[in-house]
Amino acid sequence: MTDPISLPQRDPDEVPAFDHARAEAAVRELLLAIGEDPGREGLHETPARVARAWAELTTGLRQTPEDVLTTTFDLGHDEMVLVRDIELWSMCEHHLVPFTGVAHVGYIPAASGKITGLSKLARLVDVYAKRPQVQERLTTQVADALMEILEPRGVIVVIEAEHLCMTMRGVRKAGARTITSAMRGMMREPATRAEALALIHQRP
Ligand SMILES: Nc1nc2c(ncn2[C@@H]2O[C@H](COP(=O)(O)OP(=O)(O)OP(=O)(O)O)[C@@H](O)[C@H]2O)c(=O)[nH]1
Ligand SMILES: [Zn+2]
Repeated sequence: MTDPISLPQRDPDEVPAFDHARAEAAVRELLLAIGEDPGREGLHETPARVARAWAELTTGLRQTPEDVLTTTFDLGHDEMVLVRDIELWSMCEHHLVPFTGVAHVGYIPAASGKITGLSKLARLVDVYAKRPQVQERLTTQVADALMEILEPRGVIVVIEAEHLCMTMRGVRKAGARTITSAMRGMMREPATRAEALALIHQRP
């Protein structure tokens, strides 16, 4: 069985276009399954609305990291760059309900100083968040994409999130936060890792 964490990224060219008609039919079926009447006022437009919402929530399936890490500059800055508290909304692939929190993404540019726009780090998080996910894979994929495309000397990705499948159902433990991290290259060295973690946890 393929390890679900290191699932290879699906080539977006092989992901079929979002099928609105199919999604609408599925939502209609779900409404019937729960004993609702999809024809009643109030639910009449719901299958179409839900299909549109799912199209938006899964845009990442049809994107590659290269689509967003387009802008790179050579600023000659070769020290740590870290964007913390990037808002995150993803969807747990086990229950198809959201998990939400923040991502902290940092890297140490290559000696050449190849860096990317700050917003691109947040866009990269969304490429992997806007699809059915598990938090561990999301964390790993963001780190590996940065390493591959920017070829930096190190990368750190820390994600802190609350899973609604643990809050609104099941074990019902509101407030429990899951923290995952991925360090690559120089970020695995104790001093560099400690500096990055201090920056992530530093609060005014
Ligand atoms: N490791 C990991 N587990 C997750 C993530 N999102 C949800 N899960 C877990 O996936 C597991 C699925 O367990 P199952 O026993 O198959 O499903 P379930 O009966 O609905 O489990 P409960 O949530 O415990 O009621 C649960 O323990 C979830 O908490 C994630 O991002 N990472
Ligand atoms: Zn879940």
